[in-house]
Amino acid sequence: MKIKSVRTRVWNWTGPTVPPQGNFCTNASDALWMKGDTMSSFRFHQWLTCEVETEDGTIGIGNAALAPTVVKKAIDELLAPLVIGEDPFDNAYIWEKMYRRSHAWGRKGIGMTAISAIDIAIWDLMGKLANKPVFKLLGGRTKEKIPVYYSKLYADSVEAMQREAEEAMKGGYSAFKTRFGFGPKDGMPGMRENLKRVEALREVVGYDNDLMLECYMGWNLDYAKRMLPKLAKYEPRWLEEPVIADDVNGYRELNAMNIVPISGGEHEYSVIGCADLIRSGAVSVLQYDTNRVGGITAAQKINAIAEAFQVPVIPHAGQMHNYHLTMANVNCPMSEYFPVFDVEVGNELFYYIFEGDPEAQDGFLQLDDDLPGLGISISDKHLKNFEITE
Ligand SMILES: O=C(O)[C@H](O)[C@H](O)[C@@H](O)CO
Ligand SMILES: [Mg+2]
Repeated sequence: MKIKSVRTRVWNWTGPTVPPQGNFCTNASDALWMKGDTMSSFRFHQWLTCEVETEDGTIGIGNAALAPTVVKKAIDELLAPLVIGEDPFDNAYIWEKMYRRSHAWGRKGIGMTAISAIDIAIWDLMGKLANKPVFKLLGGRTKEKIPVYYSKLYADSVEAMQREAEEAMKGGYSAFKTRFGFGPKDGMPGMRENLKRVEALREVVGYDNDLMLECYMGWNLDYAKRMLPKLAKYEPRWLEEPVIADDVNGYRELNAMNIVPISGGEHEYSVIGCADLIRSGAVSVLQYDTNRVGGITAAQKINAIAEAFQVPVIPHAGQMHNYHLTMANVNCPMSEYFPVFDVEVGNELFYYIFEGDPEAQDGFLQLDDDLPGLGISISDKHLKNFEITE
């Protein structure tokens, strides 16, 4: 059976969006002296779908959320020709072919994201052709159901965040991630605002539930070193992306302080990139996203390395490409889960493009043992709110 085509589409959301608070999350742009929308790099109102079709008409679906228009070009012009004519079950060879033929420019960022979108589609294809869910091709069911953590609680007023946390508690979640709204540019007053919100959330969720803290690369080593001792008493499950992704030494120094587990990896790419994070002790929790890091072929290899070092893997974002890996690996204890909301930052946009993503029930989600592939299809329910570029 050979691959006969690769179809990419960019989905541009033109529907209504809920504007989040101005500083709903710190981010790497905060270090810049700039006016205007510092959060622009932090919106996901475009998405890429990648459909790989075999001669018999079976179609596998991949996706990418980072820089969709550029990733589309990389796939259409440079990677698709390498994939067409290959047997999808030669997925490891296809991966190496894409990786090595684009090595001069493709190891990280756009190039690896493009490889990821194709690879995810190939795994969906293999599952459909084998009539098995992808997780059954990866090692099978290691969990009765997947524990999830509620991932939103963008920085807002203390009252608004406590209300949201109360609603999430009622929804049966027992783990919660919040975003910091203040960082180095906000000085000591900002530190106090950050700590006030963590304390307020602990008042709502208590100390028997996990509370994760997210900086989204918006702090720096100096600020994080000063904040960690102040955060310790709130017993965070982890502090996520405290520094920019390239500051691996900063990660390692913060993690070595052993005050709060440091997590990261959603902006790391390739097997070797993640192996370096693990081997250097940079993270206590690894959080690659399968639609960035190299797809399922790469992610499963990274899972083996992480297991060897006993570093748990909790992939960034929800989505089926991550859920199937979590189901098939004991060393993947839980999944991030974006609750279904109106389109805001865009973390939730995939719910409007695909059908089949499971909704969490009482803090868990389930995968179907008998649903071949990833178990998603492309939805036509929200087409009026998208401009689609073939
Ligand atoms: O971990 C995550 O979900 C991400 O880092 C951010 O928090 C997400 O909101 C990106 O938009
Ligand atoms: Mg994150």
